[in-house]
Amino acid sequence: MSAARVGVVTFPGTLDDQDAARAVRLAGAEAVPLWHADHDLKGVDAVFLPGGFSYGDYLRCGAISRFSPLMTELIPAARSGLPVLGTCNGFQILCEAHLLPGALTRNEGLHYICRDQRIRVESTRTAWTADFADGQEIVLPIKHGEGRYVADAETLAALESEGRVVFRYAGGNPNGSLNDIAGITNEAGNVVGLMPHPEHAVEDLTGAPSVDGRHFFTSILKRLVNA
Ligand SMILES: NC(=O)CC[C@H](N)C(=O)O
Repeated sequence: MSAARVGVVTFPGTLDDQDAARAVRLAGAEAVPLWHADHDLKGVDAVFLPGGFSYGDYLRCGAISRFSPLMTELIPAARSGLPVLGTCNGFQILCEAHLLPGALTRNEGLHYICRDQRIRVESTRTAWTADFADGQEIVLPIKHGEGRYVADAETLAALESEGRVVFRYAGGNPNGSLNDIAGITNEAGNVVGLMPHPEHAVEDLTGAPSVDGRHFFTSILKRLVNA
């Protein structure tokens, strides 16, 4: 059987695509480079939207990226069930594209934050988190200036009651996110966005705080193999 193919998107200003591709390969999948200006998803089985400063964060983080030719293809594909993971700037793009509700705004305190962060896994019912245990605490790096998750009261209540808060900050809220939200999913559970960076926590050699990020990639691989 051929390896599962996970697309890794590069926009101008993306930083984490190489780490993302490496994490995909470490899990045993093929990492397929996808370029923001192409109208071509290359038939991939899943897509990773990595972090960085796409289009220089102009207007708002992710506000321009969502209109790129690649996103024009990705948005309907995600609505039809294609698994998509967005981390940090990728999460911001998913919100701007309305694949996920709410928005990421300036951190409370207005500082850019770069540190290791404890996170609690609140849902293992998504395509990207099945390999975790419910309630498991993990440690992943965070590095962002605009990570404060906000949504209106109705949306927040729906996310909570439908079990769509996937990750919550533990041991202190770094950025003022409402309800300590670090990551959420769409109704179908195929689209997940989070501010922390699993792709930076897959190898002991790098001095990462953990290798907890590996489970994102093993989760999606199992899902694709069993699909
Ligand atoms: N690491 C990132 O992806 C950063 C995202 C965005 N540029 C921010 O500062 O919030």
